[in-house]
Amino acid sequence: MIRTDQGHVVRALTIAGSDSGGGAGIQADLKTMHQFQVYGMSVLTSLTAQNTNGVQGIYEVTPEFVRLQLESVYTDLGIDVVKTGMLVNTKIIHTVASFLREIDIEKVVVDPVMVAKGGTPLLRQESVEILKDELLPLAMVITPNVVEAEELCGYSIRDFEDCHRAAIDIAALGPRAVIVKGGHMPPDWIKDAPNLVVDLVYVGGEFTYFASERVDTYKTHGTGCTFSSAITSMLARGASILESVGMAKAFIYEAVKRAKTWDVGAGHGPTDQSAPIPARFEPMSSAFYVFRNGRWNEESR
Ligand SMILES: Nc1ncnc2c1ncn2[C@@H]1O[C@H](COP(=O)(O)OP(=O)(O)OP(=O)(O)O)[C@@H](O)[C@H]1O
Ligand SMILES: Cc1ncc(COP(=O)(O)O)c(N)n1
Repeated sequence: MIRTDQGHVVRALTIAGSDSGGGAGIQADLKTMHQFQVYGMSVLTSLTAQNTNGVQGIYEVTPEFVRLQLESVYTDLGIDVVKTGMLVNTKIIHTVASFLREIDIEKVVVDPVMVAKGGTPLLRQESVEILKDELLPLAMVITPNVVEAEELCGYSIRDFEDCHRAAIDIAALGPRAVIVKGGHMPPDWIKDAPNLVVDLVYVGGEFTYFASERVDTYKTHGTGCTFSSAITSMLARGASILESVGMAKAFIYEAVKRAKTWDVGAGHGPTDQSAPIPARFEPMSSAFYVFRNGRWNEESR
C-alpha cells in the first residue's frame, strides 16, 4: 500500500451500493482502489441483487445504519478521500452530505449514479434536486455520463458543444472539476475522430479532453465506478485533478480492452480491474490523446 508523506497508509472510502455480480458498485470500487495500492473502505447504502443481465432487486439500507458505518470508519481508520456512488434516496444523500460537512474533507469525488445499464433506476427521481443542493457543493470532482449531465443541468444535450455548456453549468453548482464521460456519446459527436471515446474535463475555467480508442465491446458494466474510483485513488495518492483523470483514463481503457474476451456472465460483462496501472498517462502513445489549445496530441501537463 502507498503511504502519505506523513507515513500513514493512504485510505479511501467509497459510499455506494453493493453489486452482487461484483462488476460495479462497492465491489468495482474496492478492486480498483486495491489495484492502485490504496487502502479501500466501504459504507453501503444499498444491496442490489444484480448480475450482468440486469438488476433483479434493490434493498435500501436505513439512513441511521449508513450514519453508523460512516462513524465506525471515521473514528478508527480515518479517511483521506471519499468517493460516492449509488446513494438511492433523499435521506441517504442528506445523511452523507451532513457527515461530509462535519468532517470537512476536501477530496470528494461524486459519481452521480442514476440508472443501471439495463435501465433500472438506482436513484429516486425526486432525489436529484437534493443531490444538486447538498452534495455538489461538497464535491471536488463530479463524473456524470451524458444522461446524468442532462439530469443535473436540466436540459437535453444534443452534441459535443452542449457537453461544454453542461459542464460549465454543473460546475456552477459547486464542484471544482466536472468530467462529462464519453461512453454514451454517439460516434459522430467527435468530428475529427469518430472512433475515439472522449471524456471532457472542465476545471479552472479550462477544458481538457482525454481520449482513447473506443474498444468495440458490450462488456462495459462498471466502467463508471471503475473510472471514478481510479480518479479517487490517484487524488488520494496526491496527484493533481488532471493527472488523476489521465491515469484513470489509461486504466479504464486497459480494463475494458482486457474484458473484451473474458467469459464472466452472459450479459454486459464487467470490466477487468486487474489491468496494470500505467506508470504515467502517455498522451503521445498510439491509444491515448489529449486535446488542448486547438490540437490533438499535445502534452497533458
Ligand atoms: N468502449 C469503450 N472503450 C474505451 N473506453 C470506454 C468505453 N466505454 C466507456 N469507456 C470509458 O469508461 C469510462 C466510463 O464512461 P461511461 O460513459 O461508460 O460511464 P458510465 O455511463 O457511468 O458507465 P456505465 O455505462 O457502466 O454506467 C470513461 O472514461 C469512458 O471514456
Ligand atoms: C450497485 C451499483 N452501483 C453502480 C452501478 C452503475 O454502474 P457503472 O459503473 O456501470 O456506472 C450499478 N450498476 N450498480
